Amino acid sequence: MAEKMPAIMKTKPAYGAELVEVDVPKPGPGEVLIKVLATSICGTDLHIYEWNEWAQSRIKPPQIMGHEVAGEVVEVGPGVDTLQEGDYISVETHIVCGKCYACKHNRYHVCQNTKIFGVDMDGVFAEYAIVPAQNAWKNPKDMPPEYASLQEPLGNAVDTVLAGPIAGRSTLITGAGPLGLLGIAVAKASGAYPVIVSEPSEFRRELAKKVGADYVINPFEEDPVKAVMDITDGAGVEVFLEFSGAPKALEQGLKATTPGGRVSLLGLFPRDVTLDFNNLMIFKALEVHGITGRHLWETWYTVSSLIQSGKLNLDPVITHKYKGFDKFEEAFELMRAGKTGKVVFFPHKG
Ligand SMILES: NC(=O)c1ccc[n+]([C@@H]2O[C@H](COP(=O)([O-])OP(=O)(O)OC[C@H]3O[C@@H](n4cnc5c(N)ncnc54)[C@H](O)[C@@H]3O)[C@@H](O)[C@H]2O)c1
Ligand SMILES: C[C@@H](O)[C@H](N)C(=O)O
Ligand SMILES: [Zn+2]
Ligand SMILES: [Zn+2]
Repeated sequence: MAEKMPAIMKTKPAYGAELVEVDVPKPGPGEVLIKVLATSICGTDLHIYEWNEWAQSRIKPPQIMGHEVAGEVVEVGPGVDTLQEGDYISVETHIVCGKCYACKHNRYHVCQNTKIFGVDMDGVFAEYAIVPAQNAWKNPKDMPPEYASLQEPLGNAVDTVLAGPIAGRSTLITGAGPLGLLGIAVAKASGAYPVIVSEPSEFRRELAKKVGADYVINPFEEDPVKAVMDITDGAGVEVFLEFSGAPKALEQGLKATTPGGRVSLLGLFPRDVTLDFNNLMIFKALEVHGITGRHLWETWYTVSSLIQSGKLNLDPVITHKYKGFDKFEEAFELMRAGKTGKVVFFPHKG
């Protein structure tokens, strides 16, 4: 194995990142070293790249970026008895304490002491990466690495879509960014009908159709509430899934939801949101879910099984594949411009 490797590193507290050569790390106690087979860009990586306010408060350069991954264990650190060389793994990014009130109630997804892999420590945009063994998820050998790498964000989408009944239910999805596109794939695989998607970007509306959306709406050109009412014979949708983080989309989605319907909110809003709670939620008796991270480890079982079922239409979601990291700046800029679905790197060029 090589002693040096390329890695995309946040080297400075400023916009961008650099492709640098660093030592291949050694796994410490409780850790394994993986050969990274595939790694995908998350919106969080983009925030770190852009160096937004959140990144400035959380990230401590220099640090290797990236957290969505599929890799092969090539070295096992002291004390690890759950993994061995040759295991094919992905990584749950939330490193939970196991000791707080939430963890003691098996609500690991809301652990109050969560550290995030690739955010609070070095990540996986490199040829090799250190992974805490307690956060490894073993993949079946025949799962393509680009699908295996998507399991972590797919977990967000699965928890959003499957927070309540979905089969045969009319569904509105607001936002067809990478997460919303994964949400469409999960909703269609789970039997939702019709799946109506509201998304201003024409490129992403086209992707939404390819993934399986039954109707797409441009909310900047037509009123999504009226469009939903027309499609549902005036009833409104049974299920509203918010994937955009746009306050307007939240309000429109709540208006378009049928009384007694279900709402799952994944998108993060840039500021406080003002809403007519009485008329949009309380008098409509909506069932509202906030969604964060993934349930450990139930969601991983669901995600893995959905992929293995062959029913998840993931190929149209993966719009860009790169061998090596040489063109990483192009990849980040395309994603910033909203001209991608998921972007996947295959670090080893051979
Ligand atoms: N809760 C969690 O654990 C969690 C985890 C991951 C991501 N997120 C959040 O989920 C959201 C989606 O992530 P992403 O990576 O796909 O983000 P993204 O920014 O790439 O996608 C958002 C999409 O919403 C669209 N949009 C903007 N205004 C809209 C409107 N008025 N109506 C409908 N669509 C609109 C945008 O064009 C874009 O395509 C983000 O807010 C992200 O922060 C939350
Ligand atoms: C780490 C973050 O980007 C991730 N998608 C989560 O589930 O929290
Ligand atoms: Zn992420
Ligand atoms: Zn905890």
